[in-house]
Amino acid sequence: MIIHLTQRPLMLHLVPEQDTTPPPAARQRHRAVAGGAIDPKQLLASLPDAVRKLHPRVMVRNPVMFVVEVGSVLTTLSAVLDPSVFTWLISGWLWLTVIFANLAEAVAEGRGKAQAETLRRTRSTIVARRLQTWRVGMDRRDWEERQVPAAELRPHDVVVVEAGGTVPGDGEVVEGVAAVDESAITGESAPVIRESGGDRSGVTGGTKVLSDRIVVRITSRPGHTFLDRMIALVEGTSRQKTPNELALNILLASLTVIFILAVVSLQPMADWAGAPQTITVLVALLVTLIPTTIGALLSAIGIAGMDRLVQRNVLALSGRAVEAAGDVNTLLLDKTGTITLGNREAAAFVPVQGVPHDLLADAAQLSSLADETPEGRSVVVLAKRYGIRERDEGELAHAYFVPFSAQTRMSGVDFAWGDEICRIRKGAGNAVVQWVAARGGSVPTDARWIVDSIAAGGGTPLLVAVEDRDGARVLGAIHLKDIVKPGIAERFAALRSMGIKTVMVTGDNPLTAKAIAAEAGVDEFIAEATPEQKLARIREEQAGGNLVAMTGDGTNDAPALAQADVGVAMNTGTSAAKEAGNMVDLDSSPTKLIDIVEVGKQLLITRGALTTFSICNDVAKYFAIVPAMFSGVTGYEGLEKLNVMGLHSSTSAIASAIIFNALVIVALIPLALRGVRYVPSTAHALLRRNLRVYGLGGLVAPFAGIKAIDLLLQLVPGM
Ligand SMILES: Nc1ncnc2c1ncn2[C@@H]1O[C@H](COP(=O)(O)OP(=O)(O)OP(=O)(O)O)[C@@H](O)[C@H]1O
Ligand SMILES: [K+]
Ligand SMILES: [Mg+2]
Repeated sequence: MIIHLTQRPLMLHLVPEQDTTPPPAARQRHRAVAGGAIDPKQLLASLPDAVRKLHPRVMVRNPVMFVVEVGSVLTTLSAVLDPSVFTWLISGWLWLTVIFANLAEAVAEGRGKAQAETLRRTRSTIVARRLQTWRVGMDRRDWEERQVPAAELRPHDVVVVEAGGTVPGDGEVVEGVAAVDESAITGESAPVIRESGGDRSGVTGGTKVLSDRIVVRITSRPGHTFLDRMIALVEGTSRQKTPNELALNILLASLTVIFILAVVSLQPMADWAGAPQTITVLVALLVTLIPTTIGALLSAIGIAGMDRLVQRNVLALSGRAVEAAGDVNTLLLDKTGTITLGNREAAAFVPVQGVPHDLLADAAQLSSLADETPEGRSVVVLAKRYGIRERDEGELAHAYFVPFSAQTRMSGVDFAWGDEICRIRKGAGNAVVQWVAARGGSVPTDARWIVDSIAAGGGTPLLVAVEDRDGARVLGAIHLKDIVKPGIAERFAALRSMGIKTVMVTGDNPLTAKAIAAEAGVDEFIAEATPEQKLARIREEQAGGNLVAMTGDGTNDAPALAQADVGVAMNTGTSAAKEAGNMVDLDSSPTKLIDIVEVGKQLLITRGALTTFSICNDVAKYFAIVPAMFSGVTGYEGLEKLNVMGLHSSTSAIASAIIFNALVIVALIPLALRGVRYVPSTAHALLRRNLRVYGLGGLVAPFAGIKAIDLLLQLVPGM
C-alpha cells in the first residue's frame, strides 16, 4: 500500500468551476458554425464529394436516389442513340438531381470536417511518458519512464503527465491532482480539476495539464479513444441509420416500387392508345412521381441533427438516443457532481459531547489516510489545520485500509498491535450507527442532532466512530460542504414547462437530499440510493411507459446511464460513466437536456415536414407530365383539361417538371441543415401547422415553379 499524501495546492481552489452557462469562448464557437445559412463556397467545396458519392455501391443505400441514378443512365443511353435537345436536357438534369442529393449529404458532412481536422492534428502530435517497469527496492517502489507515441498506448498502461504536457490517452487519474485545460475537446477555456479517487478522475486524451503532476491509467484501446470517437462523430463516418430513419426509408422504397410498377404498366396502355412513350419520358414520369425531395435530404437531416448537438457541446454516440430525446418525459439526475459542483470538502469537525476536537480530528485523519476520494483527501487537509501531524509509513505498517464503496458508504482503517485491535470508520450517518450498534456500542443522543443539523443545511455529514478495548462509540461528525451549481433552478423550471419531470437520485441521506432538492428546484428526490436502486427507478419509469433520460457522472451512475433511453454523462465524470451513456455533455451542465430535447424534437419535425412537402409536391408534377404524354392522342383529349398550367409544349412540360424536381432539392438544403424551427406546443398543434405550411406549400409551389421554368424553356430552340 502506497501512502501518498497529496496536498491539494491552494491555487487550485481559486480556479473557477464549470458554470451552467457556456463561457464566451465556447459560445463563440457555437455561433461560428451554428448559422443555418450555407454559403455558396461550402456547396462548391462539397461538389467533389458529391460526385464521388455517385458510385453505385454508395447510392444503393438510398433506394429512391438509386432509382434516379439508374434512370439517368438509361436516359443518357437513349440520348446517345437518339440525340435531341429534349433527351439531353432530361438526362443532364437527372444527373444533376442525383448530384444535388449527394451534395446535401456532403455539405452536412463537410461542416464537421474542419473540426475533425483540428482534432486529428491534436491527436497525432502527442508523445506519452509511459511508466514501464516497477522496480521494488528495499522500501522503495519505482517506475522507469519511456517515451512512446500516444497511438501505442494500451488499456492498463500507466503514464505520467506534468504541467505543460498533453494527456496522451483517455484514462483515470490514479495519483495526484491537477488543473487541466480541456479546451481542445470542449471549447471551454476555464481549466478544470482532475484528481484521483472520486467522480472527477476521468481525463481525456488531447487535453493539457496546466499545473502539478498526475499519474494516469489508460482505459481506451488504440483507435477507440474519445478523440477518435469525436472525429468519427463530427465526420459522420460512424453514423448508423436510426430505427425511425429505417422505417421512413422502407416507406419511401415501397412508394418507389409502387410507382415503378405503375409506370411500367402504363406503357402497354399508351401503346394500345397509339401513343407509345419513349424511355426518356417514362423515366421522367417515374422520377417526378417518386419522393425524391425527402429521399435526397433524409440523410442530411440526420447528420445536421447530430451536428447541432455537437455545436451545443454534446457528443451523441447514438442517433436513436437523439430521436428518443424528442419524447423524453422524465429526467433523473444524481446529486454530487451533477446538481452540485462535486467539490465536496471537509469544512469542520463536530465532536459529540465529551470528546475533544483533536481526538476526533486525529481519528478522522487516520481513517482517511488511504482514502483516495476527494472527500478523504480534504479530511486529511482539514486535520492538519487542527495540528494533527502526518503519520509515516513505519507507524502505519500494521494498518489495514478499508476503501470507500457506494455499497457500504463507509471507509476507514484497522490497526493491530499484538492482540490489540483498533478500528476506525467514517461514513454516512446510518451506516456508521449500524456499524457501532453491531459491535454493541452506543450512539450518544447529540450525534443524531449533529448529523441532522449538518444535513438540514444541505451539507453531507460523515460520522466518525472507533472500536478499541473500550468498545465501539461515535466520536463526532465531519461536515462536508458542496455547492449547488448556479442558475440551476430556472432551468429546471424550463424543463417543467416542457413537460419533463426531474428526479434527483442520490446516495446521500434524506435530509441533505431534501435541502439540496429544495435549493435546486427538482420535482422529486430519492435519497440513500444504491446503484441498483438508481437502475430500478429507471426500469420502473420505463415500465410505466415513460421515456427516461439520466444525467450522471459517477461510476455508481453507470448502470443507470446504460439503462436510460437517453444517458447523458458529464464530461467531468468517470470513464465508466462516459462509456455507459449514449451522450457526453462536454459542458457538464445538468440541464443540457433542454438543448438535447430541442434538437431531438427539431429533428423529428424537420423530417416530418419535408416528407409531407415531398409527397405533396409530387402530386402537382403529375398535372404537368400526364397531359403532356397524351397530348394530341385521340381518345385522350379529356386529359388536356389537366394541363391547368397551360404549358408551352409536351417536351417543355416534362423538362420543366424534372428541372423543378431537381431545384427543389437545392432550395431545401438550407432548411434540412438548419432544421424547422421548434416552438414548444402540443403535438396536435404542431401537426396542424406542418400540414398547413408544408402540405399546402408542397401542393402549390410546383405550379408556380414549373410554369416559370416552362416560360424560360420556350426560349430554347427545339423545345
Ligand atoms: N470517502 C468517503 N468515506 C466515507 N463515506 C463517504 C465517502 N464519500 C461519501 N461517503 C458517504 O457515502 C454516501 C454515498 O456516497 P455516493 O458517492 O454513493 O453517493 P453521492 O455521491 O453522495 O450521491 P450521488 O449519487 O448523488 O453522486 C455519501 O452521501 C456519504 O455519506
Ligand atoms: K419526385
Ligand atoms: Mg456521484
